[in-house]
Amino acid sequence: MSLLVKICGLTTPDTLGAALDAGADMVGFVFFPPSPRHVSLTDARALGREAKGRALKVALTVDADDATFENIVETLRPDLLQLHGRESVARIRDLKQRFGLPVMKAIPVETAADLAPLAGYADVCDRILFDARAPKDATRPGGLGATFDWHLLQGLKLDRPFMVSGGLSADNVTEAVRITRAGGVDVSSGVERAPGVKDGDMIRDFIRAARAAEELSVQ
Ligand SMILES: O=C(O)c1ccccc1N[C@@H]1O[C@H](COP(=O)(O)O)[C@@H](O)[C@H]1O
Repeated sequence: MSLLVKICGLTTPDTLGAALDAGADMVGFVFFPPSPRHVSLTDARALGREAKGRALKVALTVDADDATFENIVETLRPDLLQLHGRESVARIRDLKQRFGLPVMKAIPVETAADLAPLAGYADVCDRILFDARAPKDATRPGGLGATFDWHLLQGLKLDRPFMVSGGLSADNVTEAVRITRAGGVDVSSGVERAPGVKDGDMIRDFIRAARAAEELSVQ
C-alpha cells in the first residue's frame, strides 16, 4: 500500500523545495504564533504558490477563529486543514461547511483513554492524525519531537484514513508504521537541526525511510 508522507512546519523556499523534490505527498505550514515554525500570511502565499500542484498544502492551526481561517484560506489556498487544538466536533462541522475543505483532526495520545473521543471525530473528519500528547506546561500542543506508545493503535478499527506523528525520524518511522499500520506519517522536529530549522538532507532521509516502510501500511 502507498504511504502518505507529510513534512510539516516548512518556512523557507529551500526546505520546501527539498521536501517537494524528494516526493513529499503533503507539506504543512504552521499558523500558530508561539511556534518556531509559524509562517506569516505573506510567506505562506509565496510558499503555497511553490507547492501548488506538487503536494497537498496543509494549514495547521490551533483553535483558530474564523477570521484567521479566512486569511489562511485566501492566501495559502490549502488542500487540507489540520486542526491541532481542542476543536470540538461541532466546530469542525461548522468549519467544513464554511470553507468546504477536508479536515484532519489531531488526537493527542498518551493512554488508551485518549482514544475515547475518536468515534465522534471520525464521524465528521476526513482524516485523523494521532500525535503525542504534549505536557500540560508545553508552549504548544505539538511539534515537540516526543513519541507516544504506538502499540495503543495496534488493531485499531477506524473507518477513516489515519496518520501518525510525534517524534518521528528516519530512524524510527519504519517501526511506527509496522506497529500502527498507519496510512501516513507526519514529521517536523525529526527533520530539523534546531527547533524550526529544517534540514534538506534530513528531509530526504526521512522520505526515503518512509518509502521503504510503505509495504507495512495497510490503509
Ligand atoms: O510544529 C509545531 O510547532 C506545532 C505547533 C502546534 C501544534 C502542532 C505542531 N506541530 C505538529 O505536531 C506534530 C508532531 O511534530 P514533531 O514531529 O514531533 O515535531 C506534527 O503534526 C507537527 O506538524
